[in-house]
Amino acid sequence: MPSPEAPAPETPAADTPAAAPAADAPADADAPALDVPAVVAEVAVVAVAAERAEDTDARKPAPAAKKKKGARRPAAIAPASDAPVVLQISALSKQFGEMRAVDNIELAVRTGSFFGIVGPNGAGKTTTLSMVTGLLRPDSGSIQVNGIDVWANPAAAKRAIGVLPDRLRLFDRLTGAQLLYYSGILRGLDNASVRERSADLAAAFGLEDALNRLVADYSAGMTKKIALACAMIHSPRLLVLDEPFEAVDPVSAANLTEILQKYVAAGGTVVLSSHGMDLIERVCDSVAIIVHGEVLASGTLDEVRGKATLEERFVELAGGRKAAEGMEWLHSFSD
Ligand SMILES: Nc1ncnc2c1ncn2[C@@H]1O[C@H](COP(=O)(O)OP(=O)(O)OP(=O)(O)O)[C@@H](O)[C@H]1O
Repeated sequence: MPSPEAPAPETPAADTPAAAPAADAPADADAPALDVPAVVAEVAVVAVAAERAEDTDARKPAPAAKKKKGARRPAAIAPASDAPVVLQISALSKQFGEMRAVDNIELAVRTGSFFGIVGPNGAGKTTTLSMVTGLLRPDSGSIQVNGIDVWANPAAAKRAIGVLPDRLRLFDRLTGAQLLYYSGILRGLDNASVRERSADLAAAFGLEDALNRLVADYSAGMTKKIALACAMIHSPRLLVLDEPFEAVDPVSAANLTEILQKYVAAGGTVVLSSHGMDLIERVCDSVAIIVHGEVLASGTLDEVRGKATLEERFVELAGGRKAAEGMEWLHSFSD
């Protein structure tokens, strides 16, 4: 297997996500290219500086930012209602045997949105996101990314998407550096860009010291971070992240959140699924609640949660909590 030292294969520039728009690019392809590396580099500098700062108080949240118990977080501002739709899901369904995992889902996500998808275990979130990213074929319905039909024109659509799938299947016999290298090269980046972006991403995610180790030897959180770095290396217009914060430590999660917020501020769009209601309320401007494969609520965070918290609204739509009755046997210990 060639090492990252190997020269990059020549790739037609017009076929690269970082180069000129493809002939079938959507109407807004003239928009300035997303400068994800700049965003990541900036966060990397901030992260390193913060780590070196002697005054650790500087990293504590300002008192004003503290959330009072029971108080609702103000919602992030959602894109304007006339902002272009970057992800359109129409009448999407998927059945496994008798089980309808995704049932006629409709969703529209606008450019510049930080969009959260929440739902109980088995609600259909991963199934939906897998269909959106071209990993699982829908039974019916359609998905458009940046105006391109994902299942009619998968190669073009995938150039616009960065994916962090739920069950990570990485080439884990590669080192982190090799994995980043091949992710970039396979997305059509040139050698120099891959190296520069890899260094920026490694610094931003705190993976510099791990780059020469096999990914198979990474912890769960490190694996998540290298997978996310691979998803971002080609500056996609849309990042689809299934449980990105699972197994990630709080400091790394804060770094990651900052990277994603800056990516969104620069015109990117993030769709993520999470069970962390607090995190969704903190970072997302819009949200959808999926239960039993159906979207029961969607819109801006304030539209969905109303006067309640997102967690209260979620519990209400998911059918309420089950009282912890029975299981007395659990209190009669085995010894
Ligand atoms: N390949 C498959 N074959 C059969 N059933 C499947 C398959 N993939 C998913 N399912 C079923 O589809 C339903 C939705 O699963 P999915 O993984 O999309 O849920 P989820 O909302 O992502 O759950 P979680 O929060 O637990 O990750 C579940 O009942 C699951 O068992």
